[in-house]
Amino acid sequence: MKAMLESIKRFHELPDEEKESLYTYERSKLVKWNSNLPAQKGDPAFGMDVLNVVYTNDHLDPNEIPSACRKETDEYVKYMIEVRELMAELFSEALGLPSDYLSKMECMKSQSISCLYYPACPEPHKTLGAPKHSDTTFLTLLIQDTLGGLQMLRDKQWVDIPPVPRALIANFGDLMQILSNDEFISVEHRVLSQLAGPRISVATFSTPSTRAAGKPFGPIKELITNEKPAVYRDFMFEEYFQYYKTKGARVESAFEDFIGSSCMIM
Ligand SMILES: O=C(O)CCC(=O)C(=O)O
Ligand SMILES: [Fe+2]
Repeated sequence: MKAMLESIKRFHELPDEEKESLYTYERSKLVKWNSNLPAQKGDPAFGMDVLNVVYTNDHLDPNEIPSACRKETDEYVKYMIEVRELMAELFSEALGLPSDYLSKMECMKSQSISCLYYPACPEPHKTLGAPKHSDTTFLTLLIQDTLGGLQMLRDKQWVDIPPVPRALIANFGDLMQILSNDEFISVEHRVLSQLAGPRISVATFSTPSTRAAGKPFGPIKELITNEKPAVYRDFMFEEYFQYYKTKGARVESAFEDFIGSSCMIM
């Protein structure tokens, strides 16, 4: 974990000329470097640079990754995949399903790794490192350096999530809430700006395999009963991701647009 955080700092602190070939906002690019700029006029700007590395179906040619963090990222993702598989078993069992249910669904079989660099902020009270949001994916596995700043919303109160050496933070995302028909709830969180910096964190978002993405998605049928009908309608992942793309940074949650039962209960 330490080596990963150090290599991400090393990458972000390279001169811009050495990173500019990766500079793009194109969604189809598997490896890209950019800043959290306002998506639309009127959106607030938040203070971080991002290196995003996508392992589609858990696979990426390592040569695509910048050499400053290639070895560390490629090793790190292997651990993340192991942890994800373990969690998939535990979540399946917690939902009363066979332990290989979520793994077989392949809903977490691609990894999008956001390697974040929050520079020191001279006026931290005027902005946020990352605004209040919930993650759009199934599962987020996060590591952060020693500076802190991450907060979770619990009972309408912001609670600090202080750094703990060698600890991973695991969050449910919105798609897990939908899949579990509200048995698991995705957590709202934010990152405060700080005078001290830079702050480094790495968020690994688990998203569907290409095979899973080709099928309609909604609450797991085994979890739908007369007592607990489907809270959400079925949809294609692409519809969901397009929704976020068109709304830009102003969307805090997409749940409302995906509420509504489309399942018949016999
Ligand atoms: O930097 C962090 O600690 C959190 C980042 C985050 O919430 C995100 O990238 O979705
Ligand atoms: Fe997040």
